[in-house]
Amino acid sequence: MVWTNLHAKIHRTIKSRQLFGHNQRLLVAVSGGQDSLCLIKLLLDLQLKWRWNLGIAHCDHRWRSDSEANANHVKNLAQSWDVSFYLETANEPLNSEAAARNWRYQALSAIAQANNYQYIVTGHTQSDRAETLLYNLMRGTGADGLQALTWQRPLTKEIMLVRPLLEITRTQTEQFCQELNLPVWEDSTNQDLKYARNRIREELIPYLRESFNPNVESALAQTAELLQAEVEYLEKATQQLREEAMGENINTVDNHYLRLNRRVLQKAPLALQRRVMRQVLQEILVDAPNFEHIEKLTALIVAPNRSQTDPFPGGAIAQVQDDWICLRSG
Ligand SMILES: Nc1ncnc2c1ncn2[C@@H]1O[C@H](COP(=O)(O)OP(=O)(O)OP(=O)(O)O)[C@@H](O)[C@H]1O
Repeated sequence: MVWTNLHAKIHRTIKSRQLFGHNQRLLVAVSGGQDSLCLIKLLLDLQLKWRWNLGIAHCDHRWRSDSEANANHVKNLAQSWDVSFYLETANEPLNSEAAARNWRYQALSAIAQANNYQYIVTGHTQSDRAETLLYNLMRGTGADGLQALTWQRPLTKEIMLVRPLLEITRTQTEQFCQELNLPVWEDSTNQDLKYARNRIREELIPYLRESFNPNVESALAQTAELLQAEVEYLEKATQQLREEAMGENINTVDNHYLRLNRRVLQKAPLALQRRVMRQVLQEILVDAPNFEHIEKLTALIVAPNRSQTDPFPGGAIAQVQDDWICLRSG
Protein backbone atom coordinates (compact mmCIF):
# COMPACT_ATOMS: atom_id res chain seq x y z
CA MET A 1 0.00 0.00 0.00
CA VAL A 2 1.22 3.49 -0.86
CA TRP A 3 1.13 5.80 2.19
CA THR A 4 0.83 9.46 1.15
CA ASN A 5 0.64 12.79 2.96
CA LEU A 6 -3.12 12.71 2.46
CA HIS A 7 -3.34 9.41 4.35
CA ALA A 8 -1.49 10.97 7.27
CA LYS A 9 -3.56 14.12 7.13
CA ILE A 10 -6.94 12.40 7.04
CA HIS A 11 -5.93 10.05 9.83
CA ARG A 12 -5.00 13.05 11.99
CA THR A 13 -8.20 14.89 11.10
CA ILE A 14 -10.44 11.95 12.00
CA LYS A 15 -8.62 11.54 15.28
CA SER A 16 -8.41 15.15 16.37
CA ARG A 17 -11.96 16.04 15.33
CA GLN A 18 -13.29 12.74 16.61
CA LEU A 19 -15.23 12.22 13.40
CA PHE A 20 -15.53 8.47 13.95
CA GLY A 21 -14.28 5.99 16.52
CA HIS A 22 -12.90 2.48 16.13
CA ASN A 23 -15.04 -0.45 14.94
CA GLN A 24 -17.71 1.71 13.36
CA ARG A 25 -19.87 1.02 10.32
CA LEU A 26 -19.38 3.76 7.71
CA LEU A 27 -21.48 4.13 4.59
CA VAL A 28 -19.40 6.02 2.02
CA ALA A 29 -21.32 7.96 -0.67
CA VAL A 30 -19.39 7.39 -3.89
CA SER A 31 -20.36 9.18 -7.10
CA GLY A 32 -17.30 7.89 -8.96
CA GLY A 33 -15.79 11.38 -9.26
CA GLN A 34 -12.30 12.26 -8.04
CA ASP A 35 -13.35 13.49 -4.58
CA SER A 36 -15.37 10.50 -3.50
CA LEU A 37 -12.87 8.04 -5.04
CA CYS A 38 -10.09 9.72 -3.11
CA LEU A 39 -12.26 9.48 0.03
CA ILE A 40 -13.07 5.79 -0.29
CA LYS A 41 -9.48 4.88 -1.10
CA LEU A 42 -8.19 6.75 1.97
CA LEU A 43 -10.80 5.12 4.21
CA LEU A 44 -10.06 1.66 2.78
CA ASP A 45 -6.38 2.13 3.49
CA LEU A 46 -7.07 3.28 7.05
CA GLN A 47 -9.67 0.59 7.63
CA LEU A 48 -7.33 -1.92 9.26
CA LYS A 49 -5.98 0.62 11.72
CA TRP A 50 -9.46 1.67 12.78
CA ARG A 51 -11.21 -1.67 12.23
CA TRP A 52 -14.11 0.01 10.43
CA ASN A 53 -16.73 -1.81 8.46
CA LEU A 54 -17.12 0.09 5.18
CA GLY A 55 -19.98 0.08 2.69
CA ILE A 56 -20.33 1.99 -0.58
CA ALA A 57 -23.58 3.68 -1.63
CA HIS A 58 -24.25 5.09 -5.07
CA CYS A 59 -27.31 7.05 -6.17
CA ASP A 60 -28.35 6.99 -9.79
CA HIS A 61 -30.27 10.22 -10.45
CA ARG A 62 -30.89 9.09 -14.05
CA TRP A 63 -29.85 12.61 -14.97
CA ARG A 64 -27.23 11.88 -17.60
CA SER A 65 -27.35 9.35 -20.41
CA ASP A 66 -24.30 7.60 -18.94
CA SER A 67 -25.69 7.40 -15.40
CA GLU A 68 -26.31 3.66 -15.51
CA ALA A 69 -22.80 3.05 -16.79
CA ASN A 70 -21.53 5.30 -14.00
CA ALA A 71 -23.42 3.21 -11.42
CA ASN A 72 -21.95 -0.01 -12.85
CA HIS A 73 -18.50 1.47 -12.74
CA VAL A 74 -18.84 2.16 -8.99
CA LYS A 75 -20.37 -1.28 -8.44
CA ASN A 76 -17.39 -2.96 -10.13
CA LEU A 77 -14.97 -0.95 -8.03
CA ALA A 78 -16.80 -1.97 -4.84
CA GLN A 79 -16.62 -5.61 -5.91
CA SER A 80 -12.92 -5.36 -6.68
CA TRP A 81 -12.34 -3.98 -3.18
CA ASP A 82 -14.67 -6.56 -1.66
CA VAL A 83 -16.87 -3.90 -0.09
CA SER A 84 -20.69 -4.11 0.27
CA PHE A 85 -22.38 -2.07 -2.44
CA TYR A 86 -25.80 -0.41 -2.27
CA LEU A 87 -27.51 1.25 -5.21
CA GLU A 88 -30.59 3.46 -5.25
CA THR A 89 -32.06 4.45 -8.61
CA ALA A 90 -34.49 7.36 -9.00
CA ASN A 91 -37.95 6.43 -10.27
CA GLU A 92 -37.79 9.20 -12.82
CA PRO A 93 -34.89 11.33 -14.12
CA LEU A 94 -34.09 14.11 -11.63
CA ASN A 95 -32.96 17.07 -13.65
CA SER A 96 -32.58 19.90 -11.19
CA GLU A 97 -29.60 20.08 -8.88
CA ALA A 98 -31.78 20.75 -5.85
CA ALA A 99 -34.18 17.88 -6.57
CA ALA A 100 -31.28 15.51 -7.15
CA ARG A 101 -29.63 16.54 -3.89
CA ASN A 102 -32.82 16.16 -1.81
CA TRP A 103 -33.54 12.78 -3.27
CA ARG A 104 -29.92 11.70 -2.79
CA TYR A 105 -29.84 12.46 0.93
CA GLN A 106 -33.13 10.62 1.40
CA ALA A 107 -31.87 7.64 -0.58
CA LEU A 108 -28.60 7.55 1.38
CA SER A 109 -30.44 7.77 4.71
CA ALA A 110 -32.75 4.93 3.66
CA ILE A 111 -29.77 2.71 2.77
CA ALA A 112 -28.03 3.58 6.05
CA GLN A 113 -31.16 2.93 8.08
CA ALA A 114 -31.90 -0.40 6.43
CA ASN A 115 -28.34 -1.64 6.81
CA ASN A 116 -27.49 -0.34 10.24
CA TYR A 117 -24.97 2.38 9.41
CA GLN A 118 -24.82 5.34 11.81
CA TYR A 119 -22.53 7.35 9.55
CA ILE A 120 -22.84 8.54 5.96
CA VAL A 121 -19.54 9.89 4.67
CA THR A 122 -19.23 12.26 1.69
CA GLY A 123 -16.28 13.58 -0.30
CA HIS A 124 -16.97 17.32 0.06
CA THR A 125 -13.66 19.18 -0.09
CA GLN A 126 -12.22 22.50 1.00
CA SER A 127 -12.93 23.70 -2.54
CA ASP A 128 -16.64 22.83 -2.17
CA ARG A 129 -16.65 24.71 1.10
CA ALA A 130 -15.15 27.85 -0.46
CA GLU A 131 -17.59 27.67 -3.38
CA THR A 132 -20.61 27.17 -1.11
CA LEU A 133 -19.56 30.16 0.97
CA LEU A 134 -19.32 32.39 -2.12
CA TYR A 135 -22.57 31.05 -3.53
CA ASN A 136 -24.47 31.74 -0.30
CA LEU A 137 -22.78 35.11 0.18
CA MET A 138 -23.99 36.32 -3.19
CA ARG A 139 -27.53 35.20 -2.50
CA GLY A 140 -27.56 36.98 0.88
CA THR A 141 -27.20 35.09 4.11
CA GLY A 142 -26.20 35.32 7.75
CA ALA A 143 -23.34 33.57 9.47
CA ASP A 144 -25.26 30.29 9.19
CA GLY A 145 -25.02 30.25 5.41
CA LEU A 146 -21.38 31.29 5.47
CA GLN A 147 -20.24 28.48 7.73
CA ALA A 148 -20.79 26.53 4.49
CA LEU A 149 -20.58 22.78 4.95
CA THR A 150 -19.88 21.58 8.45
CA TRP A 151 -17.75 18.59 9.43
CA GLN A 152 -20.74 16.79 10.84
CA ARG A 153 -24.47 17.24 10.54
CA PRO A 154 -27.27 14.99 11.82
CA LEU A 155 -29.36 13.76 8.88
CA THR A 156 -31.86 11.95 11.10
CA LYS A 157 -31.93 11.18 14.81
CA GLU A 158 -29.77 8.13 14.24
CA ILE A 159 -27.66 9.06 11.23
CA MET A 160 -24.78 11.52 11.07
CA LEU A 161 -23.43 12.97 7.84
CA VAL A 162 -19.63 13.37 8.07
CA ARG A 163 -17.29 15.19 5.66
CA PRO A 164 -13.67 14.26 6.41
CA LEU A 165 -12.11 15.98 3.34
CA LEU A 166 -12.96 19.56 4.27
CA GLU A 167 -9.27 20.45 4.62
CA ILE A 168 -8.26 18.90 1.31
CA THR A 169 -8.52 20.79 -1.99
CA ARG A 170 -9.83 19.50 -5.29
CA THR A 171 -6.33 19.86 -6.75
CA GLN A 172 -5.10 17.46 -4.08
CA THR A 173 -7.82 14.86 -4.70
CA GLU A 174 -7.07 15.04 -8.42
CA GLN A 175 -3.35 14.49 -7.85
CA PHE A 176 -4.07 11.64 -5.45
CA CYS A 177 -6.29 9.85 -7.99
CA GLN A 178 -3.61 10.27 -10.66
CA GLU A 179 -0.81 9.01 -8.44
CA LEU A 180 -2.75 5.97 -7.31
CA ASN A 181 -4.27 5.32 -10.72
CA LEU A 182 -7.84 5.44 -9.51
CA PRO A 183 -10.35 5.18 -12.36
CA VAL A 184 -12.24 8.48 -12.07
CA TRP A 185 -15.63 8.74 -13.79
CA GLU A 186 -15.72 12.17 -15.44
CA ASP A 187 -19.03 13.96 -14.96
CA SER A 188 -19.74 15.84 -18.20
CA THR A 189 -22.16 18.25 -16.46
CA ASN A 190 -19.34 19.58 -14.26
CA GLN A 191 -18.12 21.67 -17.18
CA ASP A 192 -21.56 23.08 -18.01
CA LEU A 193 -21.43 26.82 -17.34
CA LYS A 194 -25.21 27.04 -17.30
CA TYR A 195 -24.99 26.11 -13.59
CA ALA A 196 -23.99 28.84 -11.14
CA ARG A 197 -21.95 26.37 -9.10
CA ASN A 198 -19.83 25.46 -12.10
CA ARG A 199 -19.26 29.11 -13.00
CA ILE A 200 -18.04 29.75 -9.47
CA ARG A 201 -15.64 26.81 -9.76
CA GLU A 202 -14.46 27.34 -13.31
CA GLU A 203 -14.47 31.15 -13.55
CA LEU A 204 -14.86 33.01 -10.27
CA ILE A 205 -12.40 31.08 -8.07
CA PRO A 206 -9.63 31.06 -10.71
CA TYR A 207 -10.15 34.81 -11.15
CA LEU A 208 -9.97 35.45 -7.40
CA ARG A 209 -6.91 33.23 -7.15
CA GLU A 210 -5.05 35.02 -9.92
CA SER A 211 -6.08 38.58 -9.13
CA PHE A 212 -6.47 38.67 -5.36
CA ASN A 213 -5.18 35.76 -3.34
CA PRO A 214 -3.42 32.59 -4.54
CA ASN A 215 -4.76 30.84 -1.42
CA VAL A 216 -8.31 32.09 -1.75
CA GLU A 217 -9.86 28.64 -1.25
CA SER A 218 -8.19 27.99 2.07
CA ALA A 219 -8.84 31.58 3.17
CA LEU A 220 -12.55 31.18 2.50
CA ALA A 221 -12.62 27.77 4.14
CA GLN A 222 -10.98 29.29 7.20
CA THR A 223 -13.70 31.91 7.36
CA ALA A 224 -16.28 29.13 7.24
CA GLU A 225 -14.46 27.31 10.04
CA LEU A 226 -14.44 30.37 12.30
CA LEU A 227 -18.08 31.08 11.60
CA GLN A 228 -19.03 27.53 12.40
CA ALA A 229 -17.91 27.88 16.00
CA GLU A 230 -19.59 31.26 16.30
CA VAL A 231 -22.88 29.97 14.92
CA GLU A 232 -22.80 27.09 17.38
CA TYR A 233 -22.33 29.53 20.24
CA LEU A 234 -25.06 31.88 19.00
CA GLU A 235 -27.54 29.05 18.55
CA LYS A 236 -27.03 27.94 22.15
CA ALA A 237 -27.52 31.49 23.43
CA THR A 238 -30.63 31.82 21.22
CA GLN A 239 -32.14 28.69 22.66
CA GLN A 240 -31.63 30.00 26.18
CA LEU A 241 -33.09 33.39 25.36
CA ARG A 242 -36.07 31.84 23.66
CA GLU A 243 -36.81 29.63 26.63
CA GLU A 244 -36.57 32.63 28.91
CA ALA A 245 -38.83 34.71 26.64
CA MET A 246 -41.45 31.99 26.47
CA GLY A 247 -41.39 31.70 30.25
CA GLU A 248 -43.74 29.15 31.70
CA ASN A 249 -45.42 28.75 28.36
CA ILE A 250 -42.59 26.65 27.11
CA ASN A 251 -44.45 23.46 27.96
CA THR A 252 -47.90 24.58 26.93
CA VAL A 253 -47.15 25.91 23.47
CA ASP A 254 -49.17 24.25 20.77
CA ASN A 255 -48.81 24.52 17.03
CA HIS A 256 -51.28 27.36 16.69
CA TYR A 257 -50.30 29.81 19.39
CA LEU A 258 -47.08 31.08 20.81
CA ARG A 259 -46.09 34.07 22.90
CA LEU A 260 -42.82 35.79 23.71
CA ASN A 261 -42.05 38.21 26.49
CA ARG A 262 -40.89 41.55 25.08
CA ARG A 263 -39.16 42.69 28.25
CA VAL A 264 -36.90 39.69 28.15
CA LEU A 265 -36.17 40.21 24.45
CA GLN A 266 -35.56 43.95 24.81
CA LYS A 267 -32.54 43.29 27.03
CA ALA A 268 -30.95 40.99 24.46
CA PRO A 269 -28.65 42.04 21.59
CA LEU A 270 -30.15 42.41 18.12
CA ALA A 271 -28.29 39.33 16.83
CA LEU A 272 -30.09 37.12 19.35
CA GLN A 273 -33.43 38.88 18.92
CA ARG A 274 -33.32 38.09 15.22
CA ARG A 275 -32.29 34.51 15.82
CA VAL A 276 -35.13 33.89 18.26
CA MET A 277 -37.58 35.28 15.72
CA ARG A 278 -36.11 33.14 12.99
CA GLN A 279 -36.40 29.98 15.09
CA VAL A 280 -40.03 30.76 15.90
CA LEU A 281 -40.88 31.50 12.26
CA GLN A 282 -39.14 28.34 11.10
CA GLU A 283 -41.60 26.38 13.18
CA ILE A 284 -44.67 28.30 12.07
CA LEU A 285 -44.08 28.92 8.35
CA VAL A 286 -44.09 26.21 5.72
CA ASP A 287 -41.12 27.69 3.82
CA ALA A 288 -37.92 29.05 5.32
CA PRO A 289 -38.45 32.61 6.64
CA ASN A 290 -36.67 35.36 4.72
CA PHE A 291 -34.94 38.50 5.99
CA GLU A 292 -38.06 40.64 5.67
CA HIS A 293 -40.20 38.20 7.70
CA ILE A 294 -37.65 38.16 10.50
CA GLU A 295 -37.35 41.96 10.52
CA LYS A 296 -41.12 42.38 10.69
CA LEU A 297 -41.38 40.21 13.75
CA THR A 298 -38.27 41.68 15.39
CA ALA A 299 -39.74 45.18 15.00
CA LEU A 300 -42.56 44.20 17.39
CA ILE A 301 -40.10 43.94 20.28
CA VAL A 302 -40.21 47.73 20.70
CA ALA A 303 -43.44 48.59 18.82
CA PRO A 304 -46.44 50.29 20.57
CA ASN A 305 -49.08 48.14 22.20
CA ARG A 306 -51.59 46.57 19.77
CA SER A 307 -49.20 46.83 16.79
CA GLN A 308 -49.41 43.86 14.52
CA THR A 309 -47.82 42.41 11.42
CA ASP A 310 -49.63 41.78 8.17
CA PRO A 311 -50.08 38.04 7.60
CA PHE A 312 -47.02 35.88 6.98
CA PRO A 313 -47.28 33.34 4.14
CA GLY A 314 -49.80 30.77 5.32
CA GLY A 315 -51.75 33.41 7.28
CA ALA A 316 -49.97 33.61 10.66
CA ILE A 317 -50.17 37.02 12.38
CA ALA A 318 -48.18 38.47 15.26
CA GLN A 319 -49.57 41.11 17.61
CA VAL A 320 -48.29 43.09 20.61
CA GLN A 321 -50.35 42.65 23.76
CA ASP A 322 -48.65 44.64 26.52
CA ASP A 323 -45.50 42.77 27.48
CA TRP A 324 -46.13 39.99 24.99
CA ILE A 325 -45.78 39.29 21.30
CA CYS A 326 -48.50 36.80 20.43
CA LEU A 327 -48.23 34.72 17.31
CA ARG A 328 -51.19 32.88 15.95
CA SER A 329 -50.79 30.62 12.94
CA GLY A 330 -53.21 31.00 10.02
N1 LIG B 1 -24.58 10.02 -7.37
C1 LIG B 1 -24.01 9.98 -6.18
N2 LIG B 1 -24.01 8.83 -5.47
C2 LIG B 1 -23.44 8.77 -4.24
N3 LIG B 1 -22.86 9.82 -3.65
C3 LIG B 1 -22.82 10.99 -4.29
C4 LIG B 1 -23.38 11.14 -5.60
N4 LIG B 1 -23.19 12.41 -6.01
C5 LIG B 1 -22.53 13.02 -5.01
N5 LIG B 1 -22.29 12.19 -3.98
C6 LIG B 1 -21.59 12.48 -2.70
O1 LIG B 1 -21.73 13.87 -2.42
C7 LIG B 1 -20.44 14.49 -2.42
C8 LIG B 1 -20.57 15.88 -3.01
O2 LIG B 1 -20.91 15.79 -4.36
P1 LIG B 1 -21.27 17.04 -5.24
O3 LIG B 1 -20.39 18.19 -4.84
O4 LIG B 1 -21.34 16.59 -6.62
O5 LIG B 1 -22.73 17.25 -4.77
P2 LIG B 1 -23.55 18.50 -4.33
O6 LIG B 1 -24.89 18.32 -4.94
O7 LIG B 1 -22.81 19.75 -4.53
O8 LIG B 1 -23.62 18.10 -2.79
P3 LIG B 1 -24.19 18.98 -1.59
O9 LIG B 1 -25.51 19.46 -1.92
O10 LIG B 1 -24.25 17.98 -0.44
O11 LIG B 1 -23.18 20.07 -1.40
C9 LIG B 1 -19.56 13.53 -3.20
O12 LIG B 1 -18.20 13.66 -2.81
C10 LIG B 1 -20.12 12.19 -2.83
O13 LIG B 1 -19.64 11.75 -1.57
